[in-house]
Amino acid sequence: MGGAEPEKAAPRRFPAVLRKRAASFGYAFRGVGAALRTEVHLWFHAAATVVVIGLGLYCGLERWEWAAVALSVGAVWCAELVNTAVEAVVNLVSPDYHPLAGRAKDVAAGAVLVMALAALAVGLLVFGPRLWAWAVDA
Ligand SMILES: Nc1ncnc2c1ncn2[C@@H]1O[C@H](COP(=O)(O)OP(=O)(O)OP(=O)(O)O)[C@@H](O)[C@H]1O
Repeated sequence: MGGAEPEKAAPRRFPAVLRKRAASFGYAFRGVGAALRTEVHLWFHAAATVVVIGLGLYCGLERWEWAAVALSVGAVWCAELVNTAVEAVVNLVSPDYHPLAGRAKDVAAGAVLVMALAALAVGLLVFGPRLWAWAVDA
């Protein structure tokens, strides 16, 4: 009766923020999983990634070489995932033929091509001399 209301405890925002971040990670992993399920050529990238890591371990790469290889592999995956996302959005908004839809898909595919060529250059620079030396010695 007229007494002061007991103060409500302030909402504990920090754990909520953490939960939201964790959920975002979950969505991101779900996205990678969905892309892997729907895009067959990502399996080629997965196989290539395993081969490159195996070759790197076998060759005993230097630390900086691992950095270059990791960045290249990650960048190609990143370009492929963005390309997959662009394709999905284009298919959603323009299921019928439209020159702009085609251009968007072509440009996204071009981004993958550019990154794949750059990764190939890194691969040749890092592994090329070793493979050449083995071929000559054999
Ligand atoms: N809605 C569209 N309008 C115009 N051109 C399109 C459209 N959809 C696709 N294209 C053209 O066809 C090409 C291939 O499209 P598609 O959706 O089959 O891509 P993709 O790279 O073969 O993808 P994936 O094989 O991964 O499904 C595009 O790069 C684009 O030139």
